[in-house]
Amino acid sequence: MPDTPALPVIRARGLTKRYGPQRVVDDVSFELTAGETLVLLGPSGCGKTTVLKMLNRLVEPDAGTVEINGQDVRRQRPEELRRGLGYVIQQVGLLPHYSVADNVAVVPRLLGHAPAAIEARTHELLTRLHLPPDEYAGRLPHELSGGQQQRVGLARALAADPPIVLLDEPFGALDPVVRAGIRRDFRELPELRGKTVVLVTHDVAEAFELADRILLLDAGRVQQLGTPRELLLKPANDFVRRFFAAERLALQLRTLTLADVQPFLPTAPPLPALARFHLDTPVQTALEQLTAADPVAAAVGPLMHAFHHALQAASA
Ligand SMILES: Nc1ncnc2c1ncn2[C@@H]1O[C@H](COP(=O)(O)OP(=O)(O)OP(=O)(O)O)[C@@H](O)[C@H]1O
Repeated sequence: MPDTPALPVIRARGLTKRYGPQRVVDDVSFELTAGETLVLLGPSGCGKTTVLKMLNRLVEPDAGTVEINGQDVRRQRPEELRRGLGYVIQQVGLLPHYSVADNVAVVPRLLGHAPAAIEARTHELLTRLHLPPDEYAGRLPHELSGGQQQRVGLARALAADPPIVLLDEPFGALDPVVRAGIRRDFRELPELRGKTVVLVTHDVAEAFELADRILLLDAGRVQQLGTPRELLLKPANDFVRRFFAAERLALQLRTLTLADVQPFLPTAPPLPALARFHLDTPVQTALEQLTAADPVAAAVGPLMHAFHHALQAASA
């Protein structure tokens, strides 16, 4: 059978938005297939949130189109469209007089799901997001920390099991340690598996950790759309190169794997210290473990040397 390319779940074409004389989003196009995570990345004010809001019609574009599953979103009523899309807003936006459980249940109730099913789902999501329902389900939002509120926001977006989830800085306003923890929970959440996700962040490490592809914006224009590896190793222009400059080495060590460096490792003598790692292990992980040994494993030197050559080859 011939390979037919999968129909994009989201197709944005030529999206443009003006506020006054300023084009805050300028001719932005991208497509996502089912199960893909696209991260909208860029400096503050570059238009990320505006792009996200054009997907669920919280903002109407001046030009361009959005199709979801092949249907122009303008032909759908905004309320119905939004019920089918999970959405986490930047300010969390929990209803202040509703309990945690009632906040999570808002959309499933609107959709007429059975009360027992809603309760079971709420219970499951809160448990998974480290908010034991016995303790937290009855609390009001102001009785939670910022990080806990963000977890409730995430649970609410996933409660009705939407196939598409839009997330605007879902881990913003958290300190880096808590942020990394929530991100890990998020990545491992079975409820997110198979979902098509568009996530806004200005955090480069976060983008690299979560994205299948990154759309890097500056002043409303697409600077590059590609895998994290493509943006890092084959930057399309100076803006892209500069954007990753401060974290370049850390990103390179996390992005290249032992499979990349293997062709550049010496075969004689072989390096038994590396044999225990999978080929998809990031160079950073291998180095961390090898340098933690006492004495530091002799494989560190050859590994760094091979990393240097792998980097040159991958960037060529
Ligand atoms: N309703 C509005 N009226 C006028 N200008 C707006 C409006 N909404 C956004 N803007 C402007 O559009 C630009 C893009 O805003 P947007 O919120 O999309 O950026 P962002 O990349 O998400 O920024 P941040 O990371 O700071 O949230 C900004 O300059 C902002 O001031």
